[in-house]
Amino acid sequence: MLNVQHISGGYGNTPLLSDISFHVEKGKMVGILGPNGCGKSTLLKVISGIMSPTFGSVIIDGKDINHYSTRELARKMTILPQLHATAFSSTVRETVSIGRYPHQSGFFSSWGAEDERAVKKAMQQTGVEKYEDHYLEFLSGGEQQRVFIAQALAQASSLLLLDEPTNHLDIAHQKQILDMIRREVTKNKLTVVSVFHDINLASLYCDEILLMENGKVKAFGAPHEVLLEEQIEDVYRTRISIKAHPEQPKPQMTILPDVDEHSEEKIITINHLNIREEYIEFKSSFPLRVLSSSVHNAGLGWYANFINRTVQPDYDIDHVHEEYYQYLVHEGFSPTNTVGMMTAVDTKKAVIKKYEMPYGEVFVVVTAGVGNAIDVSQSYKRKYGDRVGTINTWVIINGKLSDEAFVQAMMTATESKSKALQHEEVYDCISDTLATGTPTDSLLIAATQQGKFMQYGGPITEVGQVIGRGVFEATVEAIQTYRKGDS
Ligand SMILES: Nc1ncnc2c1ncn2[C@@H]1O[C@H](COP(=O)(O)OP(=O)(O)OP(=O)(O)O)[C@@H](O)[C@H]1O
Repeated sequence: MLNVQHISGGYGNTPLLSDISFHVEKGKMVGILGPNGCGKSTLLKVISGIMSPTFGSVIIDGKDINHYSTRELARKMTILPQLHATAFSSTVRETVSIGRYPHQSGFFSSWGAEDERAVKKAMQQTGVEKYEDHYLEFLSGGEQQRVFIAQALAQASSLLLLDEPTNHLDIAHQKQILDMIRREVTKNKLTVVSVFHDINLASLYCDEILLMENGKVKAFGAPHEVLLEEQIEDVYRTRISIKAHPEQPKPQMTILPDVDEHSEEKIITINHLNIREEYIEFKSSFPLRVLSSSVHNAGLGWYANFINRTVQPDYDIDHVHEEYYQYLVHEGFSPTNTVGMMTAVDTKKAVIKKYEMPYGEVFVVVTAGVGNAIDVSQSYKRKYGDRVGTINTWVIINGKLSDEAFVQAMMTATESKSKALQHEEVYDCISDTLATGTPTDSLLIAATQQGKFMQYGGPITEVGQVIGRGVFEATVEAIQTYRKGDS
């Protein structure tokens, strides 16, 4: 649809764009990214024909843009430049109607039902219909921006060039406008080339990204091919991290600030752990990075408090998450800063172990109820377990773990727990084979993310060795205590 071939150019004698080539298929959305001043807006001006290149050509549907008449080109392509504060003296409807100019044979002389429909639809799509008789100067920056997007849509051309279309919009309107543009791309085969400052929005909504640096193409391809940590750090000269979006297969970027808030050392000691009547508590003055399969706040996050709460063996309610939340509030814990587990085992039967490692202390806390122990390889033979019993394990590390180490630490701890059950000859009462755990076990790995960096957490790593040993010893002792008692 759009073919940009070897474009070079600039302002006056200053070269800015250098040999830029890329191709956009019909019905695709391309995002242009790059640092301030790298030439993104200038490239858009050249593509639209507002500025002539010193070399190269812009081909739309097989024809050089210089061979289109002005009106023909305006029907093919719409450009929405960056919005600057200006005095406007027209209404919203009048402003949007200007988008229909290329479809008139004489200015407004042949205004027809089709134009009326296009203006109405564009105002509806952008949510500005309710302001249609208002003067633009009385609208907010974001509302004005949506009016200009409506004007561009009313033009109903097949190629839309946008320069930071959402820079004045709040997140709900960013989403509304980009969802709507994306729908036009997918359903009606609109082709879009848009400059973005927000790398995450570009990644979410675009099929391809053109990354520019100093007037040149640094990379062009699908978001996951272009948005690479090292490449973005290099181009923008800033520290960032790239992770997966929670719902879409699109990379998302987070800035890593260089602020120094680590004036005091953040160290965990045994004093952070307490055994109370109703729960075992870990309370710290700073959040730790945590990976867990808890009832409350499972997954990966940062939390300062962990609790393992003892409930009655007949605890069985429909809204566990809601009930747990209310419990935390009642007990004075911040629900957004706390990870919560549940057990039927008496808190007095918890085992806490401390290991002195060269890099700092590691704590392992286990409560083991094995009344419902199962052999995971035989679990398909039974229906949902009807007896209570859960093994809850915490591993708290003074150290800095990579994501990889967190996941490996989970595996190491799980294997070690199974080994403890084997050692204590805990049996699955249905299959009559050695048990590997219970159906409701929870595991938490937490690290201060200070001090020694640990890339890996497998069994032969420094941290893996202490997890393997610690979880085994604590679980064995917890099973023995559980069996001795009456719980
Ligand atoms: N009309 C102009 N005359 C002379 N120089 C200009 C003109 N417009 C832009 N420039 C210069 O050209 C360079 C590239 O500008 P351009 O607006 O294309 O960058 P950009 O990548 O869009 O930047 P930003 O992210 O800040 O919007 C800048 O150094 C800018 O100062």
